[in-house]
Amino acid sequence: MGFRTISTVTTMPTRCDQTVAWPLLHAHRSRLGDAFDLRTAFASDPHRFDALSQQAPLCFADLSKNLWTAETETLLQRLAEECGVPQQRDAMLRGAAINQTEQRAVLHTLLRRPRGLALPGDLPGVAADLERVHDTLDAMLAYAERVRADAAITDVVHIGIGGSDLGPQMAVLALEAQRAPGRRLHFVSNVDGHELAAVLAGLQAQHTLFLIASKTFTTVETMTNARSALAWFQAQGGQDVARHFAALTTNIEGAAALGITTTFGFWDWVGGRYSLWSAIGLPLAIAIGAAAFREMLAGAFAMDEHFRLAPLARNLPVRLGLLDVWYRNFMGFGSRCIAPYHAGLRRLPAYLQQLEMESNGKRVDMAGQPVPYSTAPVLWGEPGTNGQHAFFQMLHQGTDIVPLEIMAVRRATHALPGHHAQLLANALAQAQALMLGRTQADGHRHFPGNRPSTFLLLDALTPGALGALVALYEHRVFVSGAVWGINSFDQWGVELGKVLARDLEPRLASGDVAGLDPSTAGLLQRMRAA
Ligand SMILES: O=P(O)(O)OC[C@H]1O[C@H](O)[C@H](O)[C@@H](O)[C@@H]1O
Repeated sequence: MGFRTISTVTTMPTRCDQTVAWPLLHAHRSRLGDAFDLRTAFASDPHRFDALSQQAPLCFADLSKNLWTAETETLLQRLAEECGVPQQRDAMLRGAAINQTEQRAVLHTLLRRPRGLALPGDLPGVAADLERVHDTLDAMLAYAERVRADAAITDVVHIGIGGSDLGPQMAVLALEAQRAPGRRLHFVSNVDGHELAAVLAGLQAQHTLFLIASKTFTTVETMTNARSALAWFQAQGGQDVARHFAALTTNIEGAAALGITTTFGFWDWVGGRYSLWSAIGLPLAIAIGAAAFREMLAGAFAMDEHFRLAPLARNLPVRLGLLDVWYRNFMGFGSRCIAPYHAGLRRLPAYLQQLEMESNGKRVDMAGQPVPYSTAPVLWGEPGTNGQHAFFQMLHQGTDIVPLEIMAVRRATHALPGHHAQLLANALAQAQALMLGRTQADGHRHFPGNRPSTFLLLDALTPGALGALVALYEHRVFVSGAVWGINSFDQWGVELGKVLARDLEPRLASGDVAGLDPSTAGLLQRMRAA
């Protein structure tokens, strides 16, 4: 694995609450007050839909049913400029070490950049890294094609957690229509043995390929599952570990220590939650094939170029990221609901939860000082129409306003008559109902309306469109993180629980509760009693 020249961003951008735009946005919010009404806004401005919607690469977005105006956007763009969002973006894209707490560059965009393509401002080392990216990609895709051609491998078990699980799992489900029939793919992430045991129960060693996916190759859940899989394989009489196990990791030595010598590497400048495009995407490549995997990368690259080049006012990731800042810091909304109107996107909410909440769930700025404003909202959701029959009640009539985000796909890939029109009609109807509401004398039947939604529309759920959609979200999260002045690329908040679990595990065996708080001690004793 190559090491790259490290160079940090030298000028600290202005913190958002110290910009000129920040108090202007607060004043603007007070002027809009709670009187702003989407119905009136549309009635008084025939161009509202055109002004607040746009086509971006492979994705159309309607932002017009949100509680904002053209003036809000102008002020937010001023905020982005004062916070140096374009400069921060360019620093990321050229390979600067913007992940300052880990002294690392953030270059997942390199994973989808065409071979040999230099970008203006590339730092030394980026070109060489791009060559390594493509050498690894070629090797990984060639391997995927060999697996696809190998009739003896009927089952692929992908073992990984967090960023080493959510991306490939979400994408494999989303691109089901592109998947060659016949081979089963299983995803095991939880350390809970129920998960692995249930998968192993249906397998035969000689017909199974295990992919062990872990950036660090130290994550305890994945190591425990990998060891159990290896033990099961050997107990079943399996011998050829090199043929039946492959590791996807930056830690080739760690894989070798476990006896796994078939490896596909990536680099420390790929964050776990941004690693779908790397060797971590191998199960997807096995599912959809090399050409389709490259199409996904091309779709993401098209979005990268849009993010890099489009002016802020027509830059979709920027517009969405700024909308998120508006809702969080000026409207006070604490959560956002994700409703993909496509069954294939059923794991997208979980994927986006890690992307957004692990990236921007931060309480200190780059210098480690607490920030006096809110950062990441809570993301949650379920596919439509299912969510409609569960929690949409609260979106329509609850006391809190929760912006809804709908993704719909124009063309279906199945041939069942009637379904798709019903699905699309429901997506449209929910956004419409939230906005329009319905006046009824009976309070229980009254819908207040004026509730916000964003609508993303893909032409078809192709690998390219999925790549563009995911890259859109990555950059949107970057934009709000850049405005907030936080490090979107570390995740120290997951460490403490891991440390405490290491202390508690032997106590479960020994029963030693010395020094534990009374609640933990009480629970631990009950667990032992059971
Ligand atoms: O890929 P790994 O090194 O096994 O890490 C898996 C996951 O676990 C960590 O605790 C982080 O919270 C995630 O960002 C990461 O994706």
